[in-house]
Amino acid sequence: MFAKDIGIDLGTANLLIHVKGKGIVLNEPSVVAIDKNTNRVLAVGEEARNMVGRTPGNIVAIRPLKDGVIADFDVTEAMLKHFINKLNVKGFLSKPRILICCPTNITSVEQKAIREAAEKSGGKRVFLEEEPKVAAIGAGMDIFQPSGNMVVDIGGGTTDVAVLSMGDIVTSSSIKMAGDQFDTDILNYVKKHYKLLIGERTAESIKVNIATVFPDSRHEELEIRGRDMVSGLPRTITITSGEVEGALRESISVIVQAAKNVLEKTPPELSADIIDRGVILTGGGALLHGIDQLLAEELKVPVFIAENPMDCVAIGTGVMLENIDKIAHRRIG
Ligand SMILES: Nc1ncnc2c1ncn2[C@@H]1O[C@H](COP(=O)(O)OP(=O)(O)OP(=O)(O)O)[C@@H](O)[C@H]1O
Repeated sequence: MFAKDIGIDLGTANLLIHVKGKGIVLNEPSVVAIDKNTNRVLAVGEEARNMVGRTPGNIVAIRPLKDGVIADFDVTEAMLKHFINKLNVKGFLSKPRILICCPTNITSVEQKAIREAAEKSGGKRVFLEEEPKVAAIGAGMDIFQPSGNMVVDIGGGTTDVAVLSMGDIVTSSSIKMAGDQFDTDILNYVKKHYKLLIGERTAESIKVNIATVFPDSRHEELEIRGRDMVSGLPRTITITSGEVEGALRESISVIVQAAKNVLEKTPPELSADIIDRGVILTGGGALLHGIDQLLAEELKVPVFIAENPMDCVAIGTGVMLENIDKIAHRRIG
């Protein structure tokens, strides 16, 4: 019986589901809204994200995977079940195999619990895989050849840097420095320089719309609203790309340094391959204006942004599921 295998990118910021033969069928923020009094889940995904920072006291909008680890396991489990149930896996002709890509640093207890949640939701067999590897595959790299491929995956909670060869990670580094921290940097900058309090979503929209990390490469401005820290009243200010570049500089240098450290640990033959093939950027952070230019200048190798960088992990799960027998021995748990 034909099984529709399922790939899941269980990301800090977004959860994507890929179904064999159909492509990406679900792409929603990893957010859950909960009534604190009753512990009842009120909304999941986009609907819950719209509540962030706008809920009354008894309702909290939680990002259960904040910081690249599972901060709240029960909520993560509820979210995973909600999305798998939405696919109506139990209505599939035969039980699917599910490949889940989760944060790199989760514990074996958490891995086991994630597998159980997927099994309870109708998965026949559940596989877990490492994020940078799947991202590289989803970006179109042929990591199974004996040659070096380097990927930098900048997500919401973590940045994963990895050099891969013959289907495995040779050298890598995972740091808790990614999109969420950039938002916090912008928020803190506005607070310090304008005495204005803004929300996470406003900070994110500044990042997406006018930020750059390569000096003097973008000259835009944006009007933003927030609460004046002195008067307590709403106020509007205008912020420029140059200011945001300064606000992000320190965090970005941590990512550049992590990439340098990985290159320094990479065997010379593989380094030579990376000079030829370049580094591929994946994850939402790859869309940060100027990040490719900055990394190319600092690492002295060509840098390319993957096509649809935010979809790479989900697409990669699809490719891996096609070759599931080869990876079956890697089953965790
Ligand atoms: N155009 C853009 N410019 C800059 N950042 C962006 C852009 N679009 C999305 N992002 C950021 O990308 C991040 C989300 O990326 P992604 O969906 O790859 O993360 P994730 O896979 O959920 O996280 P992780 O890999 O840490 O688990 C968010 O911080 C978001 O603000």
